[in-house]
Amino acid sequence: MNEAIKIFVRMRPPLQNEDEEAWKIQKESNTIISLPRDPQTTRRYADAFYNYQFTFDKIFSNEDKNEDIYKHCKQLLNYTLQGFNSSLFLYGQTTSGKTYTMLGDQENPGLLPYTLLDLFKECQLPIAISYIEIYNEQINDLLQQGATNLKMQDINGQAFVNQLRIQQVENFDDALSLLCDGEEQRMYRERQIHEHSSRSHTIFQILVQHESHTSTLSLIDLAGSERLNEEDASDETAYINKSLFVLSNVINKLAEGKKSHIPYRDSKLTRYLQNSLGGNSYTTIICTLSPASMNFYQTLSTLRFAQRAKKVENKIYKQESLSKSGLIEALQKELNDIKIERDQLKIQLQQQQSNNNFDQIIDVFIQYIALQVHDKQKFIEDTNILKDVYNQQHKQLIQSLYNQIMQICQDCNLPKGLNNPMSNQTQKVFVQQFKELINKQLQEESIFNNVYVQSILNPQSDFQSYQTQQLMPILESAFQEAMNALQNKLNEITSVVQNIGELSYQNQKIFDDKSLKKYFEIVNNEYNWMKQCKLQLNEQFNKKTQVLQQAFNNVSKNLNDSRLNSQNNNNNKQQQQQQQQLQNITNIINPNIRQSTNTPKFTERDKTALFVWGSGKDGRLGTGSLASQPIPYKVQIQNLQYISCGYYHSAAINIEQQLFIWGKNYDLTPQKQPQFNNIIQVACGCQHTLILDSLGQVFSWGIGDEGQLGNESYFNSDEPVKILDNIIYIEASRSHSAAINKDNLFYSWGSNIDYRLGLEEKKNYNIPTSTGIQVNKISLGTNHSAFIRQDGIVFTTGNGQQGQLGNKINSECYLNLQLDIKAVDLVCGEDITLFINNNGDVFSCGKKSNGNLGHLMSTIPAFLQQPKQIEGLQKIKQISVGKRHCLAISSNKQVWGWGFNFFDQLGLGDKNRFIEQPIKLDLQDVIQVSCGEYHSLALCQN
Ligand SMILES: Nc1ncnc2c1ncn2[C@@H]1O[C@H](COP(=O)(O)OP(=O)(O)OP(=O)(O)O)[C@@H](O)[C@H]1O
Repeated sequence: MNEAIKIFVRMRPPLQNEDEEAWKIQKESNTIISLPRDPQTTRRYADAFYNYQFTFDKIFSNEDKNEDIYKHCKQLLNYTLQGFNSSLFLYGQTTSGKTYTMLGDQENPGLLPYTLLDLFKECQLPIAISYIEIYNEQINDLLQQGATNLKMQDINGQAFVNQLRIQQVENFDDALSLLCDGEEQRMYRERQIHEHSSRSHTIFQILVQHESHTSTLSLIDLAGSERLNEEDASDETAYINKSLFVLSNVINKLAEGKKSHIPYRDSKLTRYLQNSLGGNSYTTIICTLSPASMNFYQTLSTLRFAQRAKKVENKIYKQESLSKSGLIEALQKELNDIKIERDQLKIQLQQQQSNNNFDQIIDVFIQYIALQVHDKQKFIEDTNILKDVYNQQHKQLIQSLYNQIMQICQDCNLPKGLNNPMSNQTQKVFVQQFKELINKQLQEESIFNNVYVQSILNPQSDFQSYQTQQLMPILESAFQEAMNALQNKLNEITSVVQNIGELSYQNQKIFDDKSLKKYFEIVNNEYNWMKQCKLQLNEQFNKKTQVLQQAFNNVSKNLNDSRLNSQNNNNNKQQQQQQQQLQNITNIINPNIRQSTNTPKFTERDKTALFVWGSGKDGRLGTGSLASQPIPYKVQIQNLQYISCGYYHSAAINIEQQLFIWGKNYDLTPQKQPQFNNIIQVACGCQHTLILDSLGQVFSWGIGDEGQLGNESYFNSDEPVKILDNIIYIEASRSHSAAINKDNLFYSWGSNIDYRLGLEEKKNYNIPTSTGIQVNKISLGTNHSAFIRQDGIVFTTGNGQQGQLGNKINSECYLNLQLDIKAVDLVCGEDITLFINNNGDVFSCGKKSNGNLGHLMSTIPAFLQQPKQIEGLQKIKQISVGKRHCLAISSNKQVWGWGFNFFDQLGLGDKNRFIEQPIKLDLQDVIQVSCGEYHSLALCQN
């Protein structure tokens, strides 16, 4: 007989910390509907715009007690007593009320105690009980201390657990006391393993012995369904709870009406409960729900699961006991299955061996490529030497300038002729020397400019002409630097001279008023002269700019033709050299490039290697495969200068400022993105990407539903769109993005449902919008942001429910959080914030989860609401945070990691699920780290 799985839904009352209700139950029609979005309130999800409606076999509201629900489930016990198998599943996100429904409490006992009560009232047949949990694909017997990781065996298509305690029970009290023993065992493990209860499934089985066979009632409390991340549903390797993933797959396949290839055997849970799903069992699933708006998506996902499960039909019949011959037949079948599996493994092994040959070919190929690039590397070395020489000279010049100024000042202070503090002669020398020094400074700046002018005004190759366009702003910033240098020198001299004046004023005997006045006149003249210099310099610069513009216009006409020519002329070494020269000069003098935290200098980056580890899903590691890497693995790409991990993809920039991307929606290995040039920074968000080029332009593409692309729409965009100019730094997170412009103004855009943008209006912004705040540093977390204002004060904004805003406040906040902490840098993660102070000490706050805060978990509360210093970390220069793991670089270029390690995202190569306190990784000379959702990248000096 075919019988559809029954689906009940139970919505519990709101808990104390939950926000407004997003769902409403219509009991008469057993329907649940989503409430319309109220723009005045905090309803935060795009989906809340839609009206969802689901109907099930029965819907219970918060008025219904466990006893009422039991009345509707009691039929399952009746079936079992009649000789049929039956099962009751509880499915829902953590804290939705699964355990409350199954076990209940003193006042309101759950379905399991009610079932046991009726069982012994109504049944005279022998009864036995078993109680297991499945945690991380391990079966543990909750009725036997120390009986963990039990094996399973299939007999006649039915899975049995070896050495399971199946305890015969006579009465309700014995049964209840076994249940309590099992719960105690579970609580013991709960204390050992954080989050244990919400990650384990428990199966309580009542076995009723009939004359010819045994019937079973299985009562199953499943792990929290938030472990079932639909994003990841296509790949079990990235899955937190394999059994839940397979359960969902099994339900999907059964709901689609598929008869074969149902993947029961892929997890312990589905293998053990095969009969309950599409097999020989009366089955009811109770889905438990939270009514809160903040759990809207989890509830929606549970309801969708329920809707699919509704379509599954079981085939019910009474199972007869196996005869001896039937048993032998079943065992033979099992043997055959094993043989088939073994043959498949053999084929796989052979394939792997042939892959090894392929690896060898790849190795040879890589060596060949290495020879090809040798010449180029040599050239980079030469230019580096040149650069060092230049730096040395520059330093010397500044030093001698300073010495001479000091000398002049000393001369001025000589109290030789008391009434004539500065003789005419000395004054002349002073002015003369001063002018000479300034001229020297100017000359130096013009040498600088000449390098450009020469290379630009005589364009011999298409590349140079192309570069002209890029160099204009660089030239401008070099000029600005020269002006600043002049101003600083002037300030320095003025202050020394004023000090002398001050001294003399105190001692009237040395200088009379008249001479003092005269003295200041000299300084004043110098001021005026200096202003003149500036004006002239400005004029000169404008002229130069015009000439350059003219030159550029002339050559740009032929640009496309000559670029085509150059593509056909790959061996033009001279051209490569020019390109490299220009590149190096650009790198030396472009002072405005601000990269992430304590970005190392160019010199550190010119020979680098990229190491990757953690989850390989979607190819996010760039290794050419989807496999995960337990320890750092060197990827075949060299000379990178910047790396960025998104949730599911990664990107890098090489020293030629070319962009490479890999991972979700891209290739399995780093691929050059030829449409982009002169890229100086890339920021990968969840599924969107931002890039910044040397002109200060920002482009964005990817998912844009919450405005995170800043391209004036809420649509996704495959094409890069220019969204900003004059920018020096960019950041991207899950659904918001930010930038700092040349005046240090902080811009943000994307989701602002909790003020995470630092903008006053609680709405999504699809255009970059200035916060009006000038900042030194910014960082974006999943739903909050933090920044250091130019005056050094640290601020946080956005969702603070998990303590991530660091100021004892656990609600959302708009920019009113000024923290006491003195930080020079900060990094936001999923729901945590980390701060680095002047000494390189690190502090953390936010939600405790899998060791992500770097403190022993027993020593901190669930929500750490104020920054607390992490022990064992010193002189930290840079930190990156993934979903729940962190990496930090110390001043000796070593890396420390802590937090979630389920996917080997800490690269330790061991099976520790998480690391509570920082531990040193086996990597040397690391200059930048970047953490993705479950993967990590490190840039190391080669
Ligand atoms: N119907 C209900 N009426 C009143 N309180 C409830 C109800 N359902 C759940 N609660 C309360 O909600 C909280 C969470 O419930 P419970 O522990 O059963 O969740 P859970 O889904 O089993 O979570 P986990 O997966 O983490 O074990 C508890 O404090 C419980 O008392």
